[in-house]
Amino acid sequence: MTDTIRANGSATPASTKDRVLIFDTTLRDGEQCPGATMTFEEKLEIAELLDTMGVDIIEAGFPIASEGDFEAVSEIARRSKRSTIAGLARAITADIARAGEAVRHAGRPRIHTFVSTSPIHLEHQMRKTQDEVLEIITRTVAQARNLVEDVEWSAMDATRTPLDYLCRATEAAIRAGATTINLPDTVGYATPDEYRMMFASVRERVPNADKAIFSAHCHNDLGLAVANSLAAIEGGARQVECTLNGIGERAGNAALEEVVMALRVRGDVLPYDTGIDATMLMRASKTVSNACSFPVQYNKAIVGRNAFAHESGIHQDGMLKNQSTYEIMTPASVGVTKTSLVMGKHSGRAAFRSKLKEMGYDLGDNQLEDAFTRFKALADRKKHVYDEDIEALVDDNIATAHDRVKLVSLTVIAGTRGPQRATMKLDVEGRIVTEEVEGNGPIDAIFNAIKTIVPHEASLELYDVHAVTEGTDAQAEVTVRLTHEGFSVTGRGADPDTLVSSAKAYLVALNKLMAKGVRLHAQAAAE
Ligand SMILES: CC(=O)SCCNC(=O)CCNC(=O)[C@H](O)C(C)(C)COP(=O)(O)OP(=O)(O)OC[C@H]1O[C@@H](n2cnc3c(N)ncnc32)[C@H](O)[C@@H]1OP(=O)(O)O
Ligand SMILES: CC(C)C(=O)C(=O)O
Ligand SMILES: [Mg+2]
Repeated sequence: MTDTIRANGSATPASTKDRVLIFDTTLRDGEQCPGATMTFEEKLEIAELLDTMGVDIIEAGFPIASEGDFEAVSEIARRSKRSTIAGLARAITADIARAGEAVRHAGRPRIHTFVSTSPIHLEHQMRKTQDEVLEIITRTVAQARNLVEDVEWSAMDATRTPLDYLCRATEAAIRAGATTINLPDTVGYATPDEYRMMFASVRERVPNADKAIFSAHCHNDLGLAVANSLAAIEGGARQVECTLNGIGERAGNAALEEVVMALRVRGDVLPYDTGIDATMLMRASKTVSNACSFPVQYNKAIVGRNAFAHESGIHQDGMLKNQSTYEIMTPASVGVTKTSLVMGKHSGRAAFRSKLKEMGYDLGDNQLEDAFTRFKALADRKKHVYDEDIEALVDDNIATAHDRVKLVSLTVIAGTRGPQRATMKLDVEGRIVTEEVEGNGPIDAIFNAIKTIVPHEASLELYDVHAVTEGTDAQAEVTVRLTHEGFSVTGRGADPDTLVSSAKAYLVALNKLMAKGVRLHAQAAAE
């Protein structure tokens, strides 16, 4: 692996892009966030995805933590194809031995051992002196290096550690055999400039710094995890530790998808490559979200459901003219099917017109203006305006107001002596057309008459009658649904005569189909 990677990139941008290794810790630090525990099978599924999408190092777990973690790390190690598999270990002999045992079946095994270096941690958690910790680093890194070639050492709470001591600890770890040095912002305290400077200074001051790859591991307590990771790269880090959806201890870790896409989209100022197949990001995000039952926030960068959705009219207008007006990457580049223009109170005419077209409506300017006014009034009252709302709004208020085919008169001969016969007179775009047609029952005769006058291939999907008032003179309401060319429309007609209601309902549906641009031609000659 290392022959294709420049282990120690310089802080100044190179002419060709340097490679930044992606170290995914979704299964370790990610799982540390409360409630995110994943099952053995879920971990295997996620690890396989990470391996396929080109993650360089998968931190599969903390083997000493539990039997389950040990089993998961071992199985992931056995199944790994391309990725290096790391197991975490404290600076404790038993932890390192257990991690070594878990990763040993991997094609590329790594032991990741860590110890605190900051005064706060040394005093209150480790209860050790700086010299004692230096001795621990030397001993435990050497132990790990005896088990595997690839050893990562982390200075826990590096960003609250005095630079002098951080340099001494780093030098000791490299001398003992560490091949990767991770300087984590364990508590999410650093600012980008500080973090960049810390890497640049340590790499400059530690005499054997060129023997290791430097790594960033950032937490999001101040919302700076991704910014800090990018700053670390500018300071010379060539490995970034991150998680899918940014899950992790407390406010989480740097989000893998954000780091990867920042490097890809802003390659002009951050000339670094990763080996990640970004088109798998959305799928990976969903898999992790499902596994740990953590919803992805709607406005999450890259993988949130609004990341490629536009609601405001000015943006939608720009997007319809050219996607680059309001999108800096294509949805396809991260595995999202398409941009969505969401119709709401902030939408304008351009998006409304485009939405109607997409729904199959072909309205004139006045009709469109009419519908747009009604749409705005609806959107003011309703949080979500669905396609069905727009359809109803257009169907009920526009299509029917501009009927191209109107009922003039209808006479039906029915009774026990068939066949039943309907004599229908229609106004077809100003021409009066009459036909007398038979049918298998009066309704069939009526619908056949309409089909004879206005030939079409729409099929009848639903015919439903119910009384809307009581008594023998009850108003009958008929519902007819027609489908044609993938469009489905519903027409309603009410009249004390059920047969007339049926004719009206059918004609309402037929007019709606025509308003959607379906071509229907009146055949018979005008009277
Ligand atoms: C910044 C990070 O993300 S670090 C990783 C954090 N992740 C986890 O802790 C998840 C898994 N952890 C666990 O399952 C458990 O904490 C275990 C199995 C590791 C340890 O369990 P226990 O033996 O019961 O110890 P407990 O968790 O109560 O305390 C941690 C001990 O480790 C010590 N410790 C913490 N970090 C280190 C380290 N890097 N090296 C050596 N010792 C350490 C603490 O000082 C404490 O020791 P003490 O009991 O002598 O005071
Ligand atoms: C174990 C280390 C790398 C860690 O997760 C941290 O410091 O945040
Ligand atoms: Mg961490």
